[in-house]
Amino acid sequence: MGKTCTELFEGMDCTIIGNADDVVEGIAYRSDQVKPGDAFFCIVGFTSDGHTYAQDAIDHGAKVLVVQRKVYLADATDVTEVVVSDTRKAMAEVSANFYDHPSRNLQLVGVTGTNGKTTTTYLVEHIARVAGKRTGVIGTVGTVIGDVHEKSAHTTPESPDLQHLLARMRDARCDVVAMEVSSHALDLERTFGSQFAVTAFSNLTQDHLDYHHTFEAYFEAKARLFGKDYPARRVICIDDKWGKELLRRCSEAGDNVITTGFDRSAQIHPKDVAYYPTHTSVTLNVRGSYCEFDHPLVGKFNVENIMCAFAIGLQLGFPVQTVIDALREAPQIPGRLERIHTPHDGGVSVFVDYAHTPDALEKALGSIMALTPGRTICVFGCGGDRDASKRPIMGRAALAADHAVVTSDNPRTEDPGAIIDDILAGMTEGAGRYDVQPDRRAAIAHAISLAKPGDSILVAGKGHEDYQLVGDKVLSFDDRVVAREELERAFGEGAAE
Ligand SMILES: CC(=O)N[C@H]1[C@@H](OP(=O)(O)OP(=O)(O)OC[C@H]2O[C@@H](n3ccc(=O)[nH]c3=O)[C@H](O)[C@@H]2O)O[C@H](CO)[C@@H](O)[C@@H]1O[C@H](C)C(=O)N[C@@H](C)C(=O)N[C@H](CCC(=O)O)C(=O)O
Ligand SMILES: Nc1ncnc2c1ncn2[C@@H]1O[C@H](COP(=O)(O)OP(=O)(O)OP(=O)(O)O)[C@@H](O)[C@H]1O
Ligand SMILES: N[C@H](CCC[C@H](N)C(=O)O)C(=O)O
Ligand SMILES: [Mg+2]
Repeated sequence: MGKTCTELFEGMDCTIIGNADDVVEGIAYRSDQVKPGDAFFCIVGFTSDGHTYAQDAIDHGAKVLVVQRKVYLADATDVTEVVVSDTRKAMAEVSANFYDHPSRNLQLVGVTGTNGKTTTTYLVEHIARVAGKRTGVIGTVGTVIGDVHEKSAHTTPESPDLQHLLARMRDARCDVVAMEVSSHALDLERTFGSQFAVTAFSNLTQDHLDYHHTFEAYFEAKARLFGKDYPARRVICIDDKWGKELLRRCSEAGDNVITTGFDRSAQIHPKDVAYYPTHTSVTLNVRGSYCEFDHPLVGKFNVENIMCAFAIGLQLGFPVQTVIDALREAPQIPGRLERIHTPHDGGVSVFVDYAHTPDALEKALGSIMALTPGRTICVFGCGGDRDASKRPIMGRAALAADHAVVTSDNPRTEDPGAIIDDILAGMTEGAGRYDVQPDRRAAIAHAISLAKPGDSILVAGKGHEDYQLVGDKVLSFDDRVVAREELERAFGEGAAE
């Protein structure tokens, strides 16, 4: 299925030095993963410069090098070099060409925002299925093609991996693909060259300031999904100022937009909501008509996600009744406010949730506390090698619980004790209302030992993850499994009185 350089770079601003009729068999951006006949894209990264791996790529069989500056290759005269101004952007465009633009044969939905992307994409997949479509999902929990689930390294894959996935989805005859689009992906051009049917925005709150440095830069990265590179029908939640700013820009550009939110000026907003431990009853005002239904997701923020998915369903052209029927039976999203069921729980409700930002932690806690007759205990930590400035803010947010147990998340290459110290800097007003236990299993067990019937425990931060990243090790660890084991140990048949 190879293509020549001429075909792959058609219409692009580039200089081809060498044989433009060379056939490229594949696309690579890591030198050690190059296969014979591949084009290797030299990317100037944050830690190293891909141009310095050109020789390694050739040693692995690269036939074409795509570069931002010409690499001098004394002993490799049969290698073609293509000079472009931005190798990441060129890689995205060439990848889409290589796989014959699979997104043009699908209805691709892109969801961006700090929180709610995974939840919304799963809801959109479910709505599309109920509407009789074949579906795909790309995001944090992994990739789903029809009924086949695969793990993935990134929320939004690198462009050659993304286009390959979309091609597999096209070949599997998927009609609708719901994809999470991270701010990193937009900034690093992973989605460039993809054609979206709908792009949606959930919210913008603090995260990833290690990468973007300022809220404005973080917003501008997200806003790209609503700019000239990505024409599409739009869905915008206007509950925060960033959503309102995005709406202003899209309206100015004459886009087809559906707005959602608790804000009463949104085209889809709630008239009434009643929250229960097992479900939520909503009456939505959908552009002037009332739609009343129960859905199984709990918590206020999930009403926002439900409205966003509702609007995406309408933008995809599904009938209102189909969307409602689907949302009534919405699936449990893995590790999102997931209630742990065990034969013996001592009357204690344990929820595992992926809240790993200040806003998510505040909202997840608030949602659980509103449904809990007793006390709420929060077990949480923060990831290493990620935005450190959110740590004390998450510490402060956790003090909304009756008690907190501060533990480790994925420390990665950082010292777990130092991450915990950063968190504790935000908890100075909570003396006596929190404990520290760096071992995550022991922290969960400790929270269970503190709980009485009617109490809830929120285990936050890792959700669906079935691993813990400690140093360069990937340890097996799943909050849901550990919580179940520790509940059984505490309340099961052999438990000490
Ligand atoms: C911050 C970030 O996103 N970094 C990405 C970036 O890494 P980098 O610039 O540091 O790459 P580098 O190590 O300097 O290498 C430069 C080039 O040389 C190549 N190289 C390097 C070594 C070698 O031996 N041979 C070789 O060819 C690399 O493949 C690369 O093409 O480019 C790499 C390859 O293109 C990505 O894998 C890497 O993602 C890293 C691993 C990452 O952890 N990203 C996270 C933060 C991320 O993207 N997260 C978002 C989700 C966020 C959210 O919403 O919560 C996501 O979409 O997953
Ligand atoms: N609309 C929302 N507003 C605020 N918080 C939310 C919202 N939806 C979900 N959350 C909280 O954020 C956590 C992550 O939700 P979800 O996985 O859907 O978001 P995401 O945007 O995909 O996150 P990530 O950036 O890590 O991929 C949830 O576990 C919940 O605590
Ligand atoms: N997509 C998020 C995941 C964070 C999950 C949390 N468990 C952590 O490791 O920090 C990120 O890359 O920031
Ligand atoms: Mg996600």
